[in-house]
Amino acid sequence: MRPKALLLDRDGVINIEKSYVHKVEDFEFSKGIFETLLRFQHEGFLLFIVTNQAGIGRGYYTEDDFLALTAWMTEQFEAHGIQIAKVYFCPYHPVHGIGEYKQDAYCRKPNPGMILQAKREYQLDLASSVIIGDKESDIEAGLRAGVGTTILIRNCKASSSTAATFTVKHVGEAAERFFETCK
Ligand SMILES: O=P(O)(O)OC[C@@H](O)[C@H]1O[C@H](OP(=O)(O)O)[C@@H](O)[C@@H](O)[C@@H]1O
Ligand SMILES: [Mg+2]
Ligand SMILES: [Zn+2]
Repeated sequence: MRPKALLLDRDGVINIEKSYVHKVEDFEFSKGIFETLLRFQHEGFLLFIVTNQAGIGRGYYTEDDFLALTAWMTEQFEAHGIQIAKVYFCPYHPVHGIGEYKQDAYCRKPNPGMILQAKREYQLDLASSVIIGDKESDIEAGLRAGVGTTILIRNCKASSSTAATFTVKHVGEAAERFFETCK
């Protein structure tokens, strides 16, 4: 049976969005993120991060800066018993990218490139998978890739949702809403 995945946006989901976060000291884990990932992992989901990192393309920080922060972040998850299968990132920006980073890349959400790469590399069952994002572009990337459930985090009150899309106030509510509705 092909594995199911929890696909996570980073800024605004894993950590508080602070505009181009690229240093450990600015990285603040979101409320409920460890419990959420432990619950999905316990329920048999592989965990992936799919993140637009145009701050690299814009020249705000380097790929090495991003990889160093990612190594630290991954260590924090491992210290909580959470295994991240892989982190996919897209450094390009179609307008503000500098040099080779200026391109309309298929990996940049709302394009589904990062999700489809994960599907190929891990033979994922995307219809049984879940994506959690803080922007419409994250949700759109999931829909274009065929992800079965999309969860949008908005700081407005949680609202009722269509069959496949939830809106929750913060990521800590995501697991509860998903498993309560999809058990
Ligand atoms: O993990 P995410 O949420 O895909 O990462 C978003 C950040 O890279 C960055 O995204 C947006 O910047 P660009 O428009 O892609 O240049 C902004 O929302 C920034 O505030 C975010 O930090
Ligand atoms: Mg985000
Ligand atoms: Zn995003």
